Amino acid sequence: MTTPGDGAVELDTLVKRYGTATAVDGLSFSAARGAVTALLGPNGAGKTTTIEICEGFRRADAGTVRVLGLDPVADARALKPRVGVMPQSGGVPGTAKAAEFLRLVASFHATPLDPAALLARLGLTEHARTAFRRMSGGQQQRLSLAVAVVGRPELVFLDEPSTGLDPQARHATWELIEELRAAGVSVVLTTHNMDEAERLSDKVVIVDHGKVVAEGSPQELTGAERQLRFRARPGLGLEELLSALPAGSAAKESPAGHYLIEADVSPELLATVTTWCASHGVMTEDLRIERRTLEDVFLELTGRELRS
Ligand SMILES: Nc1ncnc2c1ncn2[C@@H]1O[C@H](COP(=O)(O)OP(=O)(O)OP(=O)(O)O)[C@@H](O)[C@H]1O
Repeated sequence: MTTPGDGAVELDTLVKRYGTATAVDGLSFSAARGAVTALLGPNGAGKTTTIEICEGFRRADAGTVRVLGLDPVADARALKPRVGVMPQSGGVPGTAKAAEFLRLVASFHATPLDPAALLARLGLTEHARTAFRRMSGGQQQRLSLAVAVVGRPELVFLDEPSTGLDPQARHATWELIEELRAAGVSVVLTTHNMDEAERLSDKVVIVDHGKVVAEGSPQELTGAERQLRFRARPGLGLEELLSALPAGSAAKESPAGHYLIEADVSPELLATVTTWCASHGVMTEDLRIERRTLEDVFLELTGRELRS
């Protein structure tokens, strides 16, 4: 249960069913003001449904939702000028021309951003006169992002803001999100890209089968634990290597020739592993010490890969 407070978004035991299927199954979390909160989860986890309930586009079957302290459906008019929305499906009329539409949306707001400058920084200047339906998927996505932020909202909902974008466009998107945060805007986004969640978020809410399975800052979720990875010839005798390592260590080879040692990584541990390799004539490549990733955390919690 979340305690009622002053969050940008507060959800308490939210439930949404489609027929007999439960898409959102008692989900609770709060997104702090001025922070970036990411809902991270695989396809079908219930992220879009959750965010659409926050946007007031869908009604929950049970539970409560507060957005900037208000009810997204009953207080829709009050929230509209304060909240920016980037839906997964674009949300721009097919015949609308990029610059014209963005200027129109800007005109509804008291202190909008400069539409032309926003188009330029999202790499859309040459498509300013292109109709939305004639744009590529990535261009449409960037225009939707521009539409969501042009009014300088207090809070923005971004549904998969960088899915399908090329690296340059993804970076422009990430930089814009970082600037929104620096300007004190609250951002709630959905993603199944753990790099995006890890890089941008103050808080990550991992969702699976409509439930929160873990939440915290990326650092809290991945912990201080480190792991050692290296590549070497396939089929090393890991049982023997393990017997040389401190109790509680784990070692696995997956895929062939890729080794992972999960242990309390210390200078001594590193020396033990490299000495063991040397004494067996094993040349290691790509030896590196790293933190667990959100992907590792997800796998541990659900037994499945996030990408699946
Ligand atoms: N309008 C709908 N009618 C019936 N079922 C739906 C509808 N929208 C979503 N669902 C189902 O609800 C579940 C959650 O879907 P949702 O789109 O919220 O997940 P998601 O986490 O956003 O997934 P993705 O990453 O693929 O967008 C899925 O099983 C989906 O098939």
